[in-house]
Amino acid sequence: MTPDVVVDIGNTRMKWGRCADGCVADVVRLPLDDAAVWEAELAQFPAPRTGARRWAVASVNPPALHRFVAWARDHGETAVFEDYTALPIRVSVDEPARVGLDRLFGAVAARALVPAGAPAVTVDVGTAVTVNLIDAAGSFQGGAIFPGPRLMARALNEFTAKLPLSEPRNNYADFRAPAKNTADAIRTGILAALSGGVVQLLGALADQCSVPLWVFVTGGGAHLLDGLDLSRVADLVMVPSLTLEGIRIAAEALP
Ligand SMILES: Nc1ncnc2c1ncn2[C@@H]1O[C@H](COP(=O)(O)OP(=O)(O)OP(=O)(O)O)[C@@H](O)[C@H]1O
Ligand SMILES: CC(C)(CO)[C@@H](O)C(=O)NCCC(=O)O
Ligand SMILES: [K+]
Repeated sequence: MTPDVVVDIGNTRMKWGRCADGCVADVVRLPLDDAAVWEAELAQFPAPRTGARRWAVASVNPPALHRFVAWARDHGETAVFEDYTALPIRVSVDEPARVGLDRLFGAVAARALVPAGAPAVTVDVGTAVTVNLIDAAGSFQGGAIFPGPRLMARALNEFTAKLPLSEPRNNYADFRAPAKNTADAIRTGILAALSGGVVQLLGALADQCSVPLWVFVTGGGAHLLDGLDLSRVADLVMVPSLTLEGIRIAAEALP
């Protein structure tokens, strides 16, 4: 099917991508649980060219998925990706059925962006951060998962007596250590954990590959990595629509 709108439902936000001319033309981020906002957003979309609007939806958050799909079925034809077997990618991990579909859709999109035979890495800075390897043969090879910036900030606040809730708002270009107050110390620490984790993982993955890696960065916190110099390992390419592109490509491959 050729979707009009692709939807990626995460643990914090859902993302809609409007499809036009064989790509995801623009991305909007919407709340998980507010049908009035969805209605208002849909009113901004162009009417489908023919027949009912076609949605292709995937999620790592089953309750949010079920709520959204109930709404979407009243607003067009809705294809839902339930599990990895419907995706055009080989999944080489212990239990393929347990891998988050967002990681796999990112891999599907990355594979379409690199020359044949080039390995790729995806970095998704969302509620959780994932760093994922797609090998030279195009198989998803797994990766790593760690807490996203907001989760780190919330955990520091929730599990200590003295640490305030700090919004991680600077990006790597503003990184300064040592920090001189608690709020800045938390921001600096979270940025160091994020960038350090990404650098460590890219180094380890690059060591396994004989050719340079293509690295695609996406997710609501991707901009936090702006200014991070990884020239020894790879160049980062920011692709805000990576997961949505993967959903679009996989939907096109459906009967
Ligand atoms: N404007 C911002 N400034 C600083 N950090 C931000 C900003 N927006 C998002 N982030 C950080 O990026 C992380 C991911 O953001 P967000 O939850 O919006 O991403 P997402 O990709 O939609 O996640 P998910 O798919 O898991 O719902 C959050 O942990 C948050 O700390
Ligand atoms: C890691 C997250 C939360 C990132 O959105 C998601 O991909 C997920 O729920 N994954 C399931 C576990 C796994 O991927 O191995
Ligand atoms: K995500």
